[in-house]
Amino acid sequence: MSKVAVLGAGSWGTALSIVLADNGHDVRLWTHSKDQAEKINSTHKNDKYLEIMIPEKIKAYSDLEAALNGVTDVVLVVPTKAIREVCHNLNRIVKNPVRIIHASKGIEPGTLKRVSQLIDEEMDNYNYEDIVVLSGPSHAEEVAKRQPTTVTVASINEEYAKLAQELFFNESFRVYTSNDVIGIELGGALKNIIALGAGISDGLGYGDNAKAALITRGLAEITRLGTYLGANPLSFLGLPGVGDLIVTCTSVHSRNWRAGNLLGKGKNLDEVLDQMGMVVEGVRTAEAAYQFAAEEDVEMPITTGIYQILYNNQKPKDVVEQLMNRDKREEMDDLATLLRNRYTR
Ligand SMILES: NC(=O)C1=CN([C@@H]2O[C@H](COP(=O)(O)OP(=O)(O)OC[C@H]3O[C@@H](n4cnc5c(N)ncnc54)[C@H](OP(=O)(O)O)[C@@H]3O)[C@@H](O)[C@H]2O)C=CC1
Ligand SMILES: O=C(CO)COP(=O)(O)O
Repeated sequence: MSKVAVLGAGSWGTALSIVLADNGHDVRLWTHSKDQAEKINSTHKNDKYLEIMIPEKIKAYSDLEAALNGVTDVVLVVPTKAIREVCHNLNRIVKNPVRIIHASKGIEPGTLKRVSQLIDEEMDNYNYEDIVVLSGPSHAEEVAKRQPTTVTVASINEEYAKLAQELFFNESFRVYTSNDVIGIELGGALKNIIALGAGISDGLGYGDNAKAALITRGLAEITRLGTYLGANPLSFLGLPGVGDLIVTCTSVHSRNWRAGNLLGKGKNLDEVLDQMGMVVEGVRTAEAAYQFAAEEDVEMPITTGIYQILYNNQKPKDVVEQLMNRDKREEMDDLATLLRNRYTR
C-alpha cells in the first residue's frame, strides 16, 4: 500500500481521497485552510464540498511539509489557477522521488499551457514524461458515493500510467490507461466550455435538439483544436472526450453547466461566480481557447460565442442566432481533411 498526499481539499480532491482510502492507501488530504483541516479531522466531513462522511483514516493537513513527509505519490487537485503556486511550494519541499498525478481540468490564459506543462515549468527536477493526468466522466458527488465510474490515466511513462491505474482501480472506479497526455488534458479542459454552453442553452429554455447539437459540434471543435495541438483524435471519442462532454453537459452536478444555466437565465458573469462558490474552470479555459483559436486561425465558433457572452456581455440569444446563421457548409469537411493529414503523414 502507498502513502499518498492529495493536494486540494475541494470536491474532487475529497472524492479521490475516498477512492484511495477505500483501496487501503495511507491518504493525507492537504488544504490551504487550517480551519478546514481541523474540521475534517474532527467531524470527518467536508460539507462545504460534499455531503458524504469521509473515512476516518483520511487525515487532513494544512502543513504541506507534514503532508508530504514520506509519500510516494502526490495527487494534485487544485483549480488550474492554483497549480503554479502549489507546485512552486511542492518543488521547495519534495526531496525524495515522488510520482505526480494531476486531476485538474483547465488551460492557462495568456500562456495557453496545459496543466502538465505548468507542473513541468514549476518543478525543477521532475520529468515532463513522468507526469500522469487522470480525467474522465466523474462527478465528485457520485464517486464519493462509490457509484460506478470510469476514468483514464495518461502518461508518456507507461509504467507510471500503470502504477496510477493500480493506485485508483477498484470495483466501482474503473481506470483505463493511455499515452496521449495532450488529448486527455485537452478533452477534460475544453469540455468545460461546451458544458457552459449546454447550461446556457437550457437556461434559455431550448431543448434536447439544441443540446445534442452543442455536444456534437462542440466535440468537432475540441477535436479540431486538439488535433492541431498534437493530440490523438481518437482520444476525443473516449472517456475524457465524449464521455466527459456527456456527463458535464447533461448534469446538474456540473458547476460549468450550472454557471451556464444562470447565464442563460440572464445573470452576468460576476453574479454567477459569486453564487457558485466553487471553481468553474470553463470560464478561464474559454479565454485561453478563444485566444488560441484567434491567434492560430482555428475555427471554434461555439467557443468564440461563449467567450463573447462571458467577457463582452453579448446576449446569449444573439449568440445562438449568430451560430445558427453561419455560412452553409458540409458537416465533416475540415475534420475529414485533418484526420486524413494526420494518418497519411
Ligand atoms: N468536482 C468534480 O467533480 C471534478 C473536478 N475536477 C477538476 O478538479 C479541479 C479541482 O476542482 P474541485 O475540487 O471540484 O474544485 P472545488 O471548487 O470543489 O474546490 C477547490 C479547492 O481548491 C482549493 N484552492 C483554491 N485555491 C487554492 C490555492 N491557491 N492553494 C490551495 N488550495 C486552493 C479551494 O480552497 P477554498 O475552500 O479555500 O476555496 C478548494 O478546497 C478542477 O480543475 C476541476 O475541473 C475534475 C473532475 C471532477
Ligand atoms: O469534470 C467534471 C466531471 O467529469 C466536473 O465538471 P464541473 O467542473 O463542471 O463540475
